[in-house]
Amino acid sequence: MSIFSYQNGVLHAEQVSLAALAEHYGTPLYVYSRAALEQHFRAYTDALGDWPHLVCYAVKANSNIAVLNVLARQGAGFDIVSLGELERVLAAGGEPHKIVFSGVGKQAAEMARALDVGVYCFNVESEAELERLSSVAVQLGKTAHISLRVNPDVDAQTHPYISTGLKENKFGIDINDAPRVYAKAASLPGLVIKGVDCHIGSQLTEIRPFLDALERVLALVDNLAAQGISIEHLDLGGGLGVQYRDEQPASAGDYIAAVKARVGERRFKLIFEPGRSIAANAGVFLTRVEYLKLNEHKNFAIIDGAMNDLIRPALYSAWQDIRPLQQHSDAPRRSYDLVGPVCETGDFLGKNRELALAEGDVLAVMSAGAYGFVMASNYNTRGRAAEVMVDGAQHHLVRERESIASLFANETLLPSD
Ligand SMILES: Cc1ncc(COP(=O)(O)O)c(C=O)c1O
Ligand SMILES: N[C@@H](CCCC[NH3+])C(=O)O
Repeated sequence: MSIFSYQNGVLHAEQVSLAALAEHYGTPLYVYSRAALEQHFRAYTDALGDWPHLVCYAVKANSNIAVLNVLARQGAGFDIVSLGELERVLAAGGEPHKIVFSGVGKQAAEMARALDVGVYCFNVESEAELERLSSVAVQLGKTAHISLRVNPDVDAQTHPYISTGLKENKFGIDINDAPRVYAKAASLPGLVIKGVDCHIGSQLTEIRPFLDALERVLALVDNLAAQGISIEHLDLGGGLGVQYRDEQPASAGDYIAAVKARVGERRFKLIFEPGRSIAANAGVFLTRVEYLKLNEHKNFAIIDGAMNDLIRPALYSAWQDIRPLQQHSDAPRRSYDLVGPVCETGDFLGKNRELALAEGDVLAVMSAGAYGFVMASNYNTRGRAAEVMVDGAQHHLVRERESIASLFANETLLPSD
């Protein structure tokens, strides 16, 4: 049985009724499935088998510490991009020596803390960052393990906002310039070269762009070997897509088989940084219908969830399936735009959806486990939603709904006149 399915006409997560969760915790609400997170993570590790590897879940996709903890218990490593993510991973029981530190703007204090706890590797994204890391490491009397994130200039064939491996993108170091920057890394104190890193974009449904990038990375590795620089690992980043609608993304198994076949006898340690493919289809977002607003040209269902809770539709025109929690309804079926209470025309979670709705009905926005809550904001002074983790027949509140008082607790009035 799939993780999110109708049982006796009610949508469930594992064995728990989502209608019961909406009643118990209120809406809007994020609900995650432990079994789904574990299944998606194991798709990577099972495919890698005894090949030397590290699967570093990309924390940015969903950083709730309960989610990180579930994955840490499976042996996951973590890909982080900030001090905040580092502290989350540590609080969740993640092991420092399985952390890779990515990101274009690492600050000295972030580097220092990461060196202090002993992260596995820094994915360095510019020459300037390389120099700073070297000096921070020397000051602390530590050694930083590094790989350079190279930009292979391949078209990931995904949405332009989530494409990262083209020359025009801010990420990484031009692969043609990489041999020179590696030579520089080899000459700087406090650094040890461990690998090569690349990440070309997100929500890729084809394997081809990954293999094109791999081809260029392997050519670079040969070039480095000729310079006397040997590397231990290839970090191929994240990016594997998921099914939101009718996409047919490659499976982790097929992707990894293709990578192994290409790397062949060299058996470099393989690092992956999957985010979306682990978390997206492990979560749903529940929202209640407040009002139906029927017009001659357009019907709106005004819901209590909004762009501040789930920004992907507004930001990328992303399509996510929206299902009623109750499979059967006597209400008339109509085409609705599902819009939130935020004062923006772009505040919608779905458009032109055929649904039978009545006030008070609860809907599930599917595939919301990745880049959902983590991108939420307090716009319009709306508290962020609560988060719940389902585990078999159990459910646990893993983040409380934000109270209104907390939203301005850090603000102060001017002194009185
Ligand atoms: C460096 C890096 N690694 C991993 C990821 C995770 O990507 P995804 O969620 O597409 O697997 C991202 C985000 O795209 C990233 O920028
Ligand atoms: N936030 C994006 C993905 C960004 C990937 C981060 N490197 C999304 O929802 O699709």
